[in-house]
Amino acid sequence: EELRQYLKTPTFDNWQWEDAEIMVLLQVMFTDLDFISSFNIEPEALQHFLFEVYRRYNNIPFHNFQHCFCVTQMMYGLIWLTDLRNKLENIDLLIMMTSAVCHDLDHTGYNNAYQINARTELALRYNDISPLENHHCAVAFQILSSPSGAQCDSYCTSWFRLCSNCRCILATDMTRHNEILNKFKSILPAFDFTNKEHKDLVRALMMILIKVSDISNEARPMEVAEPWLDCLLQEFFNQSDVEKLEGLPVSPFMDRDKVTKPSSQIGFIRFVLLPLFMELANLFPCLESNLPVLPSAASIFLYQQ
Ligand SMILES: Nc1nc2c(ncn2[C@@H]2O[C@@H]3COP(=O)(O)O[C@H]3[C@H]2O)c(=O)[nH]1
Ligand SMILES: [Zn+2]
Repeated sequence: EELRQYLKTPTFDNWQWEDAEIMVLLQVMFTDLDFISSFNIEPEALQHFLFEVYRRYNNIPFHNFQHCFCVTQMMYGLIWLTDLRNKLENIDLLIMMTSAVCHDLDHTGYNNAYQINARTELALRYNDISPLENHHCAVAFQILSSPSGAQCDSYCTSWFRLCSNCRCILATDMTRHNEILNKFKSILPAFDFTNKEHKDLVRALMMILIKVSDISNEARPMEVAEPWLDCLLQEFFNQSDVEKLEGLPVSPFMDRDKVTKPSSQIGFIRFVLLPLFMELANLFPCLESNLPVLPSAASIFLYQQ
């Protein structure tokens, strides 16, 4: 019971758990949000789905199964913190949690800029338009639509149908950051959870929530956040090393000769993370006291003014 409650908080420490335990924690989240009963998803089918997801995350420094868990767990924490169960429909919560679990499926550790510059198969397939996010989405639908084993017959078809208009994963392409944030800002004044007609408002909120969860490592306690930065830089440096070898353009924020930890984080927190979190906190003021990054990042922000 204690662990169940801890799992609902943004201070949860992923580093204490093995992959097999993480699978169980993911199952607990889906069960405690009543998805099993609301959508007739059989526990074995959920287990099967999570195992397929697990198999399709690669063993790379950052965009791996642990990252998938952290993003999903932050989404789960935000759902409880902001009392979204009483504000949104259960199907929207299912879409958000499924999108979080699937949002980086089969990431190879090289970002969209690399995919496009190196003219990879993914970039060709998707005409340079969010190649990775389109791929994560495609793999998600592949998993949901190809049940193996009789127990999945009913679950996959209905789950797939339910989530088929889910486009949250595509919102995680950071080149669309300003577009999505500005859209959210523009509709904030009109936000009204009691108006069930406002589907586009809900959709904009869902996109913001997955984006917040995706970049929320720095909103966690220091002992959780620090190792994540090492993982991220390891993946960045690996990409830039390959780009140098292949004679491709190198992004300055990935270059081991240019990046330091503070330089990487101060700019990221100030210009990307904080403005995004602040907008969400406008809608849910309770977040200000519950996410450690808001007070600390806000002071960096003020100090630099
Ligand atoms: N510098 C920095 N970038 C981050 C951090 N967390 C997430 N990001 C970036 O945000 C991006 C979100 O989408 P991606 O997963 O493609 O890649 C991620 C990183 O490039 C962080 O803590 N520091
Ligand atoms: Zn991610």
